[in-house]
Amino acid sequence: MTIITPVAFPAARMRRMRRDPFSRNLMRENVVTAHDLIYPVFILDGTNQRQQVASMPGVERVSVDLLMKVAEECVALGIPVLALFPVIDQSLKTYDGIEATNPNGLVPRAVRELKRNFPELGILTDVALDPYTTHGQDGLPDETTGYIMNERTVAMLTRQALAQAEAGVDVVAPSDMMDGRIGTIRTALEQQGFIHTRIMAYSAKYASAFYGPFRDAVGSAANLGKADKNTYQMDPANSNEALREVALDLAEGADMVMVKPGMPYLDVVRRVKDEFKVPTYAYQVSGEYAMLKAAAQNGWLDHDKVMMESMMAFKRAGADGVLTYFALDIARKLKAA
Ligand SMILES: NCC(=O)CCC(=O)O
Ligand SMILES: [Mg+2]
Repeated sequence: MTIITPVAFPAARMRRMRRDPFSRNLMRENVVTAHDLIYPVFILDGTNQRQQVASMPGVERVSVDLLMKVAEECVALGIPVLALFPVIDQSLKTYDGIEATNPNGLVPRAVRELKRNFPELGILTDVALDPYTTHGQDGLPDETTGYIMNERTVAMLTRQALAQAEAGVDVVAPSDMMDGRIGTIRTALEQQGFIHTRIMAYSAKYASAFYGPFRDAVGSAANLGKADKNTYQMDPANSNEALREVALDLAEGADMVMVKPGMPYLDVVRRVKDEFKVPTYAYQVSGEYAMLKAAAQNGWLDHDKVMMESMMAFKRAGADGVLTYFALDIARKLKAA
């Protein structure tokens, strides 16, 4: 029997550096810190309200007073940004989602309260109509064809973004995938003097089934029914198209770009980072969270290990930060280590 010896061996023994903790620490290429985390929180009207989200174990919807406790912990743990997602009462939902533009609506009120109590904590708000519409779409459907009308939706989103900016939000994050919305919102912000408001564009947002639990959490699942968002969100088959989307959003004035979902789309994160070298984020969405949680609850996966490994995967793919429902758990674990 002949043993075939590769030429580089034994000069290159890859296991030498893996042998001891010191050399593994020395060669580690990526690191996860609390500063990489953006924590999405579901907010409700009322006081002292707290509801579990059935399909997202460990995630709650909280009223604005209880949100302050969440914010306090984010500050203590070094999480730089909190992202707000409103649960809007059915009675306030309409065909056009006009409540999204209410300067005294749930989101602007939460922003004001947060900035008053925690001025150093970054606050990000979603710009999209789905929590506010009776049909659960992110924009305004044409009454006869159902097609989401681009320009009319962008006009509404711009009013929504301005209401959020007026409330003092640090980052607006349009998640609607309409064409031209970044440019329109940027122009409006500049004209109104909001020159510091950052835009994180959901640039490559795919029409994904991984958003299922989120739609339960904000209560848009029943409104949406069997309809889909395929005429505006991206086809999971594509990644060149994601690069065009990112290029357009940057040209229109985005400060940061995002890929969503996260783990199944890390190839897109890597391509975006390599191509543009701009602040690049990924959203580990509700379905990704639910999968890991469910498997951990069944004893099939080690919760903390898969949570940390998934974060490392985002960093390795080139993400500068991650929106994740695990943010508090990760930051607590990092602090305890
Ligand atoms: N615009 C925000 C989302 O759609 C979040 C989706 C998710 O977490 O599944
Ligand atoms: Mg676009």
